[in-house]
Amino acid sequence: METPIKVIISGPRGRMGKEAVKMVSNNENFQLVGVVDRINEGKKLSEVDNEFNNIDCLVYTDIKHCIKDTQPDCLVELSVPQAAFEHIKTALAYNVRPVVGTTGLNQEELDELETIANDGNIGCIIAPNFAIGAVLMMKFSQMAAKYFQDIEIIEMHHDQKLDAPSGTAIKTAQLIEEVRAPKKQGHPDEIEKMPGARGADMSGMHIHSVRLPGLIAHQTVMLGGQGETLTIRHDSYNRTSFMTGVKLSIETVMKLDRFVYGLENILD
Ligand SMILES: NC(=O)c1ccc[n+]([C@@H]2O[C@H](COP(=O)([O-])OP(=O)(O)OC[C@H]3O[C@@H](n4cnc5c(N)ncnc54)[C@H](O)[C@@H]3O)[C@@H](O)[C@H]2O)c1
Ligand SMILES: O=C(O)C1=N[C@H](C(=O)O)CCC1
Repeated sequence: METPIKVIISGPRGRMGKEAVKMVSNNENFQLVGVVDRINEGKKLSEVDNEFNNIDCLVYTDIKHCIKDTQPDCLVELSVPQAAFEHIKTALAYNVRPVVGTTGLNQEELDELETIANDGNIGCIIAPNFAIGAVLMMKFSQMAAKYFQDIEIIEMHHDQKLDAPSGTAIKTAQLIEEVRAPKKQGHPDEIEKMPGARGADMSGMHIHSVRLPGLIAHQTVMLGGQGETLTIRHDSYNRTSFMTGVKLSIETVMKLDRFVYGLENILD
């Protein structure tokens, strides 16, 4: 049997973090060696929450301390954007390969991380959405955008989400930008009678963010043509839907020597 990949997880008590702790702990090719959180320094994870029954790795509030103590191969970052940037930079500085699900990092931060990872020849995967169906929805939207240039992206998430638009909606628009020239949509004299009525604008496409209790993560991309519309939709009904992508990213990042933004770049 191969030596397991030593993993640390940032944000272990969060909705995604909990799911990732379970997935990593139950996979014999991975070893959860520590977690990074805001609180509970020095406690065992099993002491923090009943859900972590039998998981005895330690909680650290300082990622440097965690890395020095546990010598991990990989950081799975699932916390908040305010903390994520420093976590990823620190991981890269210690040759620990980041797998990042946290959204809300700005373009400057992403560019800086890309430079650090590529200059150091160290793998780093940032995936705005780990669900395989969501990646296909983005790729299908990009394919369709070659033929339909008028596009509205409607992303729908639970009401505890901090960032809007979602990372997935931004990434979808970026993929579409690769095949569609900027185009102002709607009537040239269109007036927004209420600010935000037409959503956010990316190269003339519109992005609408819905936040409601009961939702998990959903996106509809509507493309309009002459006498027809095409609707492409993806739904995540639980957070297990993201774990196939997290698992694949941990395995893949260990073989990478560069920065990757988007799961579509590592899927066969
Ligand atoms: N890429 C994907 O497929 C995907 C899927 C779901 C969520 N997300 C993103 O993952 C992130 C987490 O989502 P969530 O729903 O689990 O959020 P959450 O609020 O449930 O969890 C975030 C956790 O991070 C912890 N935290 C805050 N500051 C921290 C710090 N300095 N160090 C370590 N932990 C810290 C919080 O205490 C909380 O437990 C968000 O950015 C979300 O957009 C991405
Ligand atoms: O629950 C969230 O928050 C999610 N965020 C990601 C995004 O911003 O696109 C992906 C889906 C879930």
